[in-house]
Amino acid sequence: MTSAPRTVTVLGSTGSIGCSTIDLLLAEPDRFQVRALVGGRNVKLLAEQAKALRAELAVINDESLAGELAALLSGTGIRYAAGRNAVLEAASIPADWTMAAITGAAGLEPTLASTRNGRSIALANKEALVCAGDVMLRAVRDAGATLLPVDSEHNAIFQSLAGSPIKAVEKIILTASGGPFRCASLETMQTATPEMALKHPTWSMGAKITIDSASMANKGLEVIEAARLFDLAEDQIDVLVHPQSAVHGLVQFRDGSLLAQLGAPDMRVPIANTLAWPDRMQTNAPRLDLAAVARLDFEAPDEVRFPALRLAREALRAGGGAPTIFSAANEVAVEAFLNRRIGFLGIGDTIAYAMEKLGAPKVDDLKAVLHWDAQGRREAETFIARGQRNSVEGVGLAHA
Ligand SMILES: NC(=O)C1=CN([C@@H]2O[C@H](COP(=O)(O)OP(=O)(O)OC[C@H]3O[C@@H](n4cnc5c(N)ncnc54)[C@H](OP(=O)(O)O)[C@@H]3O)[C@@H](O)[C@H]2O)C=CC1
Ligand SMILES: CC(=O)[C@@H](O)[C@H](O)COP(=O)(O)O
Ligand SMILES: [Mn+2]
Repeated sequence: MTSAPRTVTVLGSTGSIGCSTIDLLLAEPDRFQVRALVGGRNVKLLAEQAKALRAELAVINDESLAGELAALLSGTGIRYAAGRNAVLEAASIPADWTMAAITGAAGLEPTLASTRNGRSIALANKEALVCAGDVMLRAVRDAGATLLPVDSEHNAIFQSLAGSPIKAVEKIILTASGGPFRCASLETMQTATPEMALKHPTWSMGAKITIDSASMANKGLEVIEAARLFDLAEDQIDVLVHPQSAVHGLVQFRDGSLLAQLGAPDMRVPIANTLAWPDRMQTNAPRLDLAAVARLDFEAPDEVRFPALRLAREALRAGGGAPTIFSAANEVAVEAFLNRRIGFLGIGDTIAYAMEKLGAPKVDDLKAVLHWDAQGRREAETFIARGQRNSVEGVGLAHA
């Protein structure tokens, strides 16, 4: 007897994570029924994906592309819609498994809408959990949803935990590639261009996370993400630079055992883990050839050249809205760097300025999250517009 296909929705289907997810779905078309695909602006790719997977609904966030989407899907029987409300409606249609892969805080409300259905949420959009930690975790609990970590390091921890209680864990270790500036001098980083920063040594990803990797703000976001996902204190989360990106995460148990997950740097592996969970599925991802890798190096991160990592730890310790402000200011700074309005080191300076200005306000609900996200963006924009330089020294934060 064949079982009914699992229903799935992909938020951010046209992005890097979205395309890896579509690849897995296309490989087993009878196993999955696509409820909705959501894209931002890439209407041609969205329509192609919807046709290839015979999706029930395709939604584009940019309302001005409604006519183009209609033309591309005409005669296919696939329903379509455009605009932010349509994105939120698509996200709220019940699906057994939803991939949350819209970049940045823009993904928060769609992810929350899916969470309210009480099914499985495969979380790639780390910024949502960083900016709205308690609010998201409460939504997951209230709805009885299951949060499955997609981020490679967190998926590695999830797999290495293998159901062990968190009280058995002494600490976890998130690995970091070190990015393109792992060995660069501060002088080189000062004048680094977007082209240089977009050359990730091991992973192929969207622009925002690639810049985050270069500044190690990505690892900072991931420390906060890990604290939320696994209910760990800041000092239980270590970061080790591991340039081979073969070991993705490790769990140090109280009995002295150290368990790790390894794999080729291909996001289809962690995505497949969440898609088939608690089962396993076949993927076409390359297999890790340990003989070819030959050696595994690990080193401590340099928080002077990469202040964003230190700032993220400060934000996590401060609590309240500090992580919201960290992530919002970082988003603005990354955009400004990509548009050549600030230099590479301006990213850390912008985050430090916004955090210093706004501290760690109380954040109890979604309204407060959105308020402090907007405030963080406003302070970051003010700092950038003034062309100010800040110090890379620690910022003092009041606790919430
Ligand atoms: N790429 C990776 O390997 C990893 C990514 N992540 C996380 O996953 C998330 C996605 O990353 P990645 O796939 O690299 O990013 P991309 O930039 O490649 O993709 C982002 C996706 O979100 C869509 N999008 C952007 N804004 C909106 C919006 N307002 N409404 C609806 N859709 C929108 C984009 O649409 P369009 O392109 O059509 O405009 C695209 O489909 C990020 O949070 C990232 O940190 C985590 C671990 C690894
Ligand atoms: C694939 C993934 O999970 C990314 O978050 C990756 O970790 C980025 O590389 P860095 O380790 O350089 O940040
Ligand atoms: Mn990661």
